[in-house]
Amino acid sequence: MSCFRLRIRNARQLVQVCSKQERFKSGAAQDDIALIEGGAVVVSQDGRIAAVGTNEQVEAWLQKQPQPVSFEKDVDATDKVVLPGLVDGHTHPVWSGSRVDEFAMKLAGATYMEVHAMGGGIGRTVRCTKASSEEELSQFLKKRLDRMLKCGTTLVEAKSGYGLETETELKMLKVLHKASKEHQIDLVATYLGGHSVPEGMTAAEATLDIVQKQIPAIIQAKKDDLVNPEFIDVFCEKGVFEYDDTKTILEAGAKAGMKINFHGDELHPMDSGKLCMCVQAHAASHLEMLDTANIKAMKEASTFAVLLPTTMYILKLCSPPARELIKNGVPVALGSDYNPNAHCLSMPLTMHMACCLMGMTMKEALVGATINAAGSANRAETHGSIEVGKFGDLLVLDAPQWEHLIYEMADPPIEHVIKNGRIVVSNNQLLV
Ligand SMILES: N=CN[C@@H](CCC(=O)O)C(=O)O
Ligand SMILES: [Zn+2]
Repeated sequence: MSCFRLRIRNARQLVQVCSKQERFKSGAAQDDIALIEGGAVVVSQDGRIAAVGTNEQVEAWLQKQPQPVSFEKDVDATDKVVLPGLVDGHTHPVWSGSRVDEFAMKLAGATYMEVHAMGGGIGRTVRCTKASSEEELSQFLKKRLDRMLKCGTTLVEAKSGYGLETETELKMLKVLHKASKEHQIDLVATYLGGHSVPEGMTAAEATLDIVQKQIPAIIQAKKDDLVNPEFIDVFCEKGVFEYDDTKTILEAGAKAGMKINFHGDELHPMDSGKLCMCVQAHAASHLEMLDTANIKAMKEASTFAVLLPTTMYILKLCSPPARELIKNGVPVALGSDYNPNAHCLSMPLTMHMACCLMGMTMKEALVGATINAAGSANRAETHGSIEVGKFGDLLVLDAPQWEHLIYEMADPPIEHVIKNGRIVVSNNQLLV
């Protein structure tokens, strides 16, 4: 007897997103998704997808198995929709303290940098995070990841960056590494020692500290399996780390084996596309101020654009050039940018905002929150679509068509969230 972990059948729509093992979708392909009507999917005991297709195709595949088959869980998805687990391409989920009062300041007209200059913003979160124990930060992180899972996220890119010195950056990366082993959500960790210039230092001094102290300490901790940052990030911004310092830090990170995914062109034009080419960036985020020449440079560099609609919304920034990026063939991914400035854990809401604020279609947004976000986090081989061999990360939607995931904004009708073929959330209740 072959016992599979899960079968779902009779789905009114089974949205694969990709069916040809694409590692990303760009240009016109970003507005095109693979969808099966009357679909079924089977997940093996190793948590990977064993078969997907129409009910008839999957049934024929099961008939061909050498032994009789059974299923640990058999879900009838009649009148329902099946989608891949969502991927959040950009988050800052490890921090303590509160910045709720800064929301009122921003509503009254203060800009992001003005709040920062008044002692708030990143610097304030850094002070609190330094004072918190690893245990306390782990507890906060767990609660946030649980809430993300309830919103349908099964893979998250997660940054450090509220330490800005060796000890606290390592503490944050340890918290992420532990969560990557313990939590249902899969995590890709990013080292963001260059998130802000620490109080009392110049950008040049902070750059030296990162290159000479922080990165070597991270390499050692990685060898000891205490941390595992796969990416390096810098907030490349006027008055923070500007072009040359950013380049120095990113190159040092790349030399240490980390891929590059940096914050660029958020508040001022910083030539991020040119920088992507220069350092061979895997991804760059924000990009509100990106111009045409830099869009073309990103295309040339084969860099993912990770767009963050919650941030432009809360800071009342102009929209990043989503349409022009797509037109120029840059794969656009989406991230919630979860952080104390933009307190959003939900990819359905993020997709909704990408449609309403950035002019993306619903298909483009779904691709941005699945295969392209997985690609931006270097996980396209395992996440971001419903294809044989990938992790059995699935959503069951109690809706007649998949667009309800985006249309219903803050409360999409997600009935089940499935991780590696196991139901981990049912009707908004965590089961693990
Ligand atoms: N812009 C820089 N970093 C974060 C905000 C971090 C914070 O304000 O705490 C972002 O991606 O939006
Ligand atoms: Zn960010």
